[in-house]
Amino acid sequence: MTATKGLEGIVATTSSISSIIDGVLTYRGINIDDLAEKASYEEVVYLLWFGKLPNRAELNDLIAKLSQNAALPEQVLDLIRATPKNVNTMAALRTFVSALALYDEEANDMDVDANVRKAIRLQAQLPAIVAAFSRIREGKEPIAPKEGAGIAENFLYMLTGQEPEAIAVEAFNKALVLHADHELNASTFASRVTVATLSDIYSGVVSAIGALKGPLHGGANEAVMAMLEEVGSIDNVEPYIQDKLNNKVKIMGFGHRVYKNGDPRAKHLQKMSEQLGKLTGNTNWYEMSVKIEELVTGMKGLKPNVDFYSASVYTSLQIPRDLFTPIFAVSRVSGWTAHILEQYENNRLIRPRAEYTGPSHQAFVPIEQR
Ligand SMILES: CC(=O)SCCNC(=O)CCNC(=O)[C@H](O)C(C)(C)COP(=O)(O)OP(=O)(O)OC[C@H]1O[C@@H](n2cnc3c(N)ncnc32)[C@H](O)[C@@H]1OP(=O)(O)O
Ligand SMILES: O=C([O-])CC(=O)C(=O)O
Repeated sequence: MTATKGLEGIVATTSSISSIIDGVLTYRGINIDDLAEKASYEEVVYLLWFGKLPNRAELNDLIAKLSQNAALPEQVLDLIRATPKNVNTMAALRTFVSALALYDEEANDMDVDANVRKAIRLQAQLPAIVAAFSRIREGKEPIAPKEGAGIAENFLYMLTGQEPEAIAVEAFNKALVLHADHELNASTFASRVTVATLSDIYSGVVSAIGALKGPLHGGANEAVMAMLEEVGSIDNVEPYIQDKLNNKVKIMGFGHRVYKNGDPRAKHLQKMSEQLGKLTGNTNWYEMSVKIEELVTGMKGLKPNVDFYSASVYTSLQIPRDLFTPIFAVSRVSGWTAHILEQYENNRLIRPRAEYTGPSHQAFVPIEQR
């Protein structure tokens, strides 16, 4: 038995949700480029869960259900209020989502329809949790979602209390579409491993949030913004990047386990970063990002991934840096729940083997002799 480090190249399951073939990403066979330009996030959620694009009635029904299910249990709001203000936001999200299960009577019901209802509640409540936590830690009251509004509009509204501009809703919707699913990434795999024991959907999503938190995965978007802030100005980009690469420090937002010739989502986020920068009159983050890309690609051949330009996009939308990874979860929860439903449909326990590298034939030494 020989282990493959990081399971690189190992095909661990079949799935009909999203594919990465020759560097092209599709959701249910539809190119991400088309979805990014043409789809609402709710259409994508429907596509991921039910395998086809919704007709108008189906879409309206999903939008209505999402806004009807967005209210948080009072006990979860109390927990958010009792949470220290300066905690890690992904640790907070992980805890609040876990708490949701305690107030959901169907939490441990394994019926297919019950699981779809829980997927809807999770998708509806995650944006409400992130917005409520952000407001409560600033000493403000949480804002109830607007009935009938889509998730992009509602999230920005619940976060700020202001009607968001159309361009902000459009950009945020596109970011949600681009982050919704990504084959067997680490957090999705974590969710599938968890529910393959026939554990519940909340446990699967909590596992996934824990995996997304790390800077080698979803946490990279916050790390990118921290880097841009540390670099500070375009003149400092070159010495900063040279120094990091000379010292073998990874540049966040670059490289990918699967894409070696570039992440197809990055160009959409780059374009948005440029447009929003121009619109807000601050193109500094975008220009610094472009210069970093030139250097890292030139020196290491590494291309930006989905996390690189999303950092400057969210900053232009005036979203606080430590909400970037929770926002990733707000979108990826659609993919996680689609994969969880798919796992239940054709389940087998996921239990690989380990190549043992420890000592053998060791004698047991009594405690007095150690
Ligand atoms: C949504 C997402 O999860 S997208 C990914 C988000 N993560 C990041 O942006 C973090 C930075 N990137 C990385 O750490 C990696 O590229 C990962 C985690 C994305 C992929 O990791 P792996 O497939 O295991 O690649 P691995 O880390 O082995 O890298 C291969 C080589 O490229 C180098 N490399 C990879 N990424 C980077 C980077 N961002 N900066 C500098 N060098 C890098 C590695 O040091 C390694 O070099 P070596 O062969 O000389 O040791
Ligand atoms: O697929 C991966 O390894 C990481 C990624 O890009 C994602 O989850 O969107």
